Amino acid sequence: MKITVIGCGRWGSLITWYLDSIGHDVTLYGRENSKNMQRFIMERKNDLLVFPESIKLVTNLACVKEADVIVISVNSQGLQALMDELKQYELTDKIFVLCMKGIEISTGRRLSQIANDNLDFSNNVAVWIGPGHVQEFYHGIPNCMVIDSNDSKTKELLVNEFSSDLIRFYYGQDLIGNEIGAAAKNVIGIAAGMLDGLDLSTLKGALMSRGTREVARLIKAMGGNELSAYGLCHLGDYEATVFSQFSHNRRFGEAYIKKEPFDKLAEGYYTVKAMLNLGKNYGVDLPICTAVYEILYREKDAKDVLNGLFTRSLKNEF
Ligand SMILES: NC(=O)c1ccc[n+]([C@@H]2O[C@H](COP(=O)([O-])OP(=O)(O)OC[C@H]3O[C@@H](n4cnc5c(N)ncnc54)[C@H](O)[C@@H]3O)[C@@H](O)[C@H]2O)c1
Repeated sequence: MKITVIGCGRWGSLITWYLDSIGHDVTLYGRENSKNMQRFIMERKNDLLVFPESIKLVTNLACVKEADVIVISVNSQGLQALMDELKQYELTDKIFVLCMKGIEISTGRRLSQIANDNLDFSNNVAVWIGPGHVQEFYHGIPNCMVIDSNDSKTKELLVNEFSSDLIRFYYGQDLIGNEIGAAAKNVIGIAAGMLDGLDLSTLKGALMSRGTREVARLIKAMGGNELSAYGLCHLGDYEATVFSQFSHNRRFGEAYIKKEPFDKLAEGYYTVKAMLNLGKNYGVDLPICTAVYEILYREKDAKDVLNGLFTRSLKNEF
């Protein structure tokens, strides 16, 4: 397949390398002023991987016109701006694959909703989510991921074309649940990092159990399948987030508690705001997301917030 990847950051570059390695014809687009792109053009590498010569590197967005499949991996809050830039090409009959985890703060839109709102109806949109770190995939460590789409032919085509010994893809069956679960996982990741920072890592088991419950409740209220919270998009991604040294969200949460600087993209920081809005709109109590929000945005003391969680009224587990 002829594929253009948009976004030359950590994840977009891994996807570029992966899709080329399984035989696709891949072009990576990055903005001309992007430091990552400038380094790829000069050295064909970043801090994590090296590109073979077969990958084309382009700084003109018009390259999307030549592609059958357009894979996007930018920051979630920047997706609408990118869709605005793409409008000039009046794209039709393309497949868009969103490899990102987030929810738009201002509107509560899932990423596939943002894409569909901006595209001609002849295009199809899919999401590619689930666990996996660049450092591990690049060194040949396999994982399982999910591709979901409202269009079953698109989903089947992508799962068949993108599967390999390195990534076993499952067919997603719940776009709402998969997108909300994937985005919410980053908020739980920040909470996990906060527990690490407070020397309370032992509470991560409880975090896994109660985090999945509150995300499942929201998914159900939004019309999705609550089981998705226990699938690859969310619980299946906890090992790579809640427990991993590589997770930017977990590391951000820990750095926040320890008052250390952190300059990488931690999507959960933005997603938590969107989650609280969704919780309000759908009448779902999200105690862990609320706790993370209060620490990050209202600068409440993390230990006081944790005590608040422990002294809530007593409840049945399920
Ligand atoms: N296992 C997984 O599924 C997985 C793993 C890591 C990251 N992610 C997701 O991938 C997304 C990107 O994360 P990352 O770690 O690569 O972030 P990053 O900050 O390293 O990369 C984002 C890139 O997007 C570029 N960008 C932003 N707007 C653009 C535009 N309009 N046009 C072109 N480029 C633009 C930025 O310049 C940057 O290079 C996030 O949503 C993250 O949650 C998923």
